[in-house]
Amino acid sequence: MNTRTLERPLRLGTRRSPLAMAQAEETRDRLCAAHGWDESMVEIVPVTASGDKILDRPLAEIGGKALWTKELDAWLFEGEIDFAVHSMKDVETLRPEEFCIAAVLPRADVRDVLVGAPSIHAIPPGARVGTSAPRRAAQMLHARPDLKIVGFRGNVATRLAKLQADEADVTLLAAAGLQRLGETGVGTPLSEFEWLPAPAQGAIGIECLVASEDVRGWLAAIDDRPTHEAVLAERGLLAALGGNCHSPIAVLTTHHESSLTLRAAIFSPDGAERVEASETFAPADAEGPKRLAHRLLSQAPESVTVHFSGE
Ligand SMILES: NCc1[nH]cc(CCC(=O)O)c1CC(=O)O
Repeated sequence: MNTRTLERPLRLGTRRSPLAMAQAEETRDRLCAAHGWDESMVEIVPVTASGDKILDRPLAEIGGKALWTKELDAWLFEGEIDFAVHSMKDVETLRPEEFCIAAVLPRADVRDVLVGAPSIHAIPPGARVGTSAPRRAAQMLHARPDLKIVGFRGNVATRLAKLQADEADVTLLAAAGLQRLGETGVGTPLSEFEWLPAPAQGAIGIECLVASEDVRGWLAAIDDRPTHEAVLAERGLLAALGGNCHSPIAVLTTHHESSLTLRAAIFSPDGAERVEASETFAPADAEGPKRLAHRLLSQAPESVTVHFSGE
């Protein structure tokens, strides 16, 4: 741990959405508690991300996940902020080599929540599912080919308002996001064993410059090792599959004493095909996620593999 004293407040960069701000506050609170700092020693610096400005088109169409990190990345490079707080689910697998994930906070609830119906089977025939996430669309169409997917972007409150305004009959949201926003009474959580979550869902990651040794030292104090290992493994799987924003990938990590099991599924975008596999490996074994990717791709029909570049 870092034994030096902090000479000026650390600047924490975050997106401006209510969920991002809640995550930034949680990070600040954990950091201050770990080091016995006053709240004023971590200054929250919000930025409006490109992805938050364009709401009428699917993310996959307008440039993918980079739109969530572009502004924060520039600020980190320029030294405007000391570190950036992200939903790891939204962070691209390939990151600038000058950056490192200095800490990952303990994972929240990994499940998706169904809003608008008490269960998948209870959704009325032909109903509209509001989601712009290829994974959620494919999972839903796999379970219920009769349903219709309608695009649904925007932050959590916007999506709930769209549902209220009858733009869709049901929607899916991450339990972690709802809980962090205090929206605990909304919808029905889906079992993570039957409805696998997105890679890194529910995990908050903190990036800083590799060269900022002091900052890395401060952040190391709030790193949750098991979550960090799971996030690296799940991101390793994404990278090995060579997925893009159109590639529906779902994965669940379970922890054992000295190993991890990743259970993953990949789909054709229309949900017609679903391939599942699992792999158990030591947390530091970078080959584990690659073996799992290979296992998945070797079992998958072309309607699935065409959406992955593999390794
Ligand atoms: N795609 C947006 C996004 N990014 C992270 C979360 C929720 C928090 C998390 O998964 O860590 C959400 C909202 C959602 O998917 O419902």
